[in-house]
Amino acid sequence: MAGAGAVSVVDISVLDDPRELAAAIKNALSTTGFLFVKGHGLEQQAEDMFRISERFFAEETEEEKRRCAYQNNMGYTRVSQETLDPTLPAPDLKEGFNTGHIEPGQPPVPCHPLPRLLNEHIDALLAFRQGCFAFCQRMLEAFAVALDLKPDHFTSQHNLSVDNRSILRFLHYPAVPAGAQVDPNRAGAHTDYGSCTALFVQSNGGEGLQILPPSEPLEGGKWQDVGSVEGALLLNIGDALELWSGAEFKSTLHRVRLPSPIPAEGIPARYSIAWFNQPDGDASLKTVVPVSSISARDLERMERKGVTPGTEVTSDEHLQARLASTYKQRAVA
Ligand SMILES: O=C(O)CCC(=O)C(=O)O
Ligand SMILES: [Fe+2]
Repeated sequence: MAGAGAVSVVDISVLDDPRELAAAIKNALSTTGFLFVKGHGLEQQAEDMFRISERFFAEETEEEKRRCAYQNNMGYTRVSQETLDPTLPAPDLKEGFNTGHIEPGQPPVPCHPLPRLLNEHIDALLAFRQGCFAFCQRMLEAFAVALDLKPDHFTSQHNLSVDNRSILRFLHYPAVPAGAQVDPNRAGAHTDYGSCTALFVQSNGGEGLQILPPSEPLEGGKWQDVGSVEGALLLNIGDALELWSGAEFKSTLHRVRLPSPIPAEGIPARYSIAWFNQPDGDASLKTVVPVSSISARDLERMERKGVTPGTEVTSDEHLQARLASTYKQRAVA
């Protein structure tokens, strides 16, 4: 496994055996929780998704965006509508669209039909959702092997049915003109909630994503640039899997920043596409290792997120707890 800055790189096209894959990724999952994955097989589909996303944000009508406005973690969010880190002075400089479940013959979620410029590509969206899900299943199998669990320990609790809350999210961070006086916050510091996230970023305009490795202190710790790796997607562990694995795998804080000051030529728009992989709502996230084996530092990190390892908790309950703890931080801010 080669290294590229703060985040390791693995080529999975040569790792068919889950045991080999597990061995190749284990260290990255338990240190940064982030990993660049090459050879994932979704390259062409991701390119097509970026074309769909760019056209949607450039040309979709206000009426269509309003009809599918954000609700229940799905639909369209306007620029500056979201504040991932409520302690910051400025909201996130981004707009997004989250699609939920898509199935032939069923009304798509969150709105029926999807906004016109997305609905035109509904078959491609469905195929991409299925491709991202299949990719995550392959990784989840390796995660289980890395933890000495039965290979299907995690995969058997992920099903891409109408009740599953996995989200495909298109994001657009608008370009910043030369000389603009803007807050550097494009997306505030947060961890992801689900089991894992597959993030696609374009090589042009892709800079700006940073992580705060768990080894760094929360206050005054050194944020590290993730950078980009041609053709690779970025895989990261979410809170559900951190809890499930007893923090053996880390769900790491990340954010998207603008350089400060803005360079003379300005900053191009950034587009990213995230697949937030969620376990089934009734899946038990009971920690698979003895709680006594979790370090005090990891226990504290998890408690800050409002979760207690070792308890019987379902994926849906965990999601509610995470949303509630975000709400608490917001109320304090
Ligand atoms: O756009 C990015 O690069 C990161 C987005 C992200 O972390 C998120 O939406 O959870
Ligand atoms: Fe994220």
